[in-house]
Amino acid sequence: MEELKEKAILVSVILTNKDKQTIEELSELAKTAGAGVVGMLTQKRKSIDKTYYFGKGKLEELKKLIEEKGANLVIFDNELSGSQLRNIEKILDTKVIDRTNLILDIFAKRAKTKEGILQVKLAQYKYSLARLRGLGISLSRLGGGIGTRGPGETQLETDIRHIRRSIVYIEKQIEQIKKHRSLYRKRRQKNLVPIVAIVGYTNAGKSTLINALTDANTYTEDKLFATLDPLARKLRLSDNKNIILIDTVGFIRNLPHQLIEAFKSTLEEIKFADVILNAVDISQSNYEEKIKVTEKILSELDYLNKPIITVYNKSDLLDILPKNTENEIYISAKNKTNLASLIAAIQSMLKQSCD
Ligand SMILES: Nc1nc2c(ncn2[C@@H]2O[C@H](COP(=O)(O)OP(=O)(O)OP(=O)(O)O)[C@@H](O)[C@H]2O)c(=O)[nH]1
Repeated sequence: MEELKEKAILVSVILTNKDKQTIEELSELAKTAGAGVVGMLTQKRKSIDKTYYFGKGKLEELKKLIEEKGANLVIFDNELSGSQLRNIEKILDTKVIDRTNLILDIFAKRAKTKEGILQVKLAQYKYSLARLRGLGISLSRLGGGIGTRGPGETQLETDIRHIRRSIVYIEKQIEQIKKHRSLYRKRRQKNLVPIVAIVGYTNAGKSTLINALTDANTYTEDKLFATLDPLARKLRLSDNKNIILIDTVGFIRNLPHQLIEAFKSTLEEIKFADVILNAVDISQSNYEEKIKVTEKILSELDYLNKPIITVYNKSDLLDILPKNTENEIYISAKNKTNLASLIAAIQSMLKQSCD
């Protein structure tokens, strides 16, 4: 039976100079999470309202829209504090989440390896902790419960203590996994197999490309974040030499801060790459902006000094195919077009970096 979709209304409070395109991205994210978008509401404001995030009049308008559209979920593009969430929920009488919560949810669904799952759990706990702290001491004291709570401890304090303990436990597990991973990496380096990392904005087609090149069955889907962990695949080149292709998690602008650590850790593998392929969905009008987001993240991680080939993917959707250059290749991963040119470019880059 098909899962019943949640009907979502998206809300974006546009502060001065804020990028207007983010509500479209939020809409993509909501669909990725499995929600149906039934309405959108935006408001321009100079500042954030501490209690309700935006104006109370606008909240009433939102309440009407919810009734009109039969919505049962409201997603805010902006990050809300614990008390703002609670105040808004009270007025709307509908589930309210923010962009961070939405992204965490998508990551939770998509995590595949043990480390990925743990990293997302950790980020979720940190998010909940910040939200609970934000609620402050306003919740009623529940008294001492046997075995679970200390005398006079509030439910809130119990929850916070439980979350803190879980965070420490998960961090220890992640540390163990990292040790294992560095052992694997050392073994790979010993074999001197060149590493090619595929990076790029989410949905650019990285998994499809790695499949097309290696015929591996990496999970692909027309939703954001199909890849949450680096996945390594071997590719034999025409000169019988092997390379290792590494798929990485899709980049996104304004990643919630709770996820930055998780994200960076899954990108650690790029540090050991000999060549980086920056996959770009050329069919999107804002592809140049997405290249900038990718480059910004690579530069923050100090990886921009590595040889990079920009791989313009989905060129089957273009009317005219532009000419390749040494470090710009136009392909269609889906139709397996121009893959030979891409492999030749990788070989030539590897040769240059060895010379
Ligand atoms: N038209 C067209 N669609 C493509 C091409 N390559 C990939 N796609 C589609 O784009 C969507 C995203 O592809 P993925 O390979 O999952 O993208 P990704 O970059 O790995 O995504 P994340 O894991 O979210 O970062 C899928 O629906 C693919 O079928 C292509 O060359 N042409």
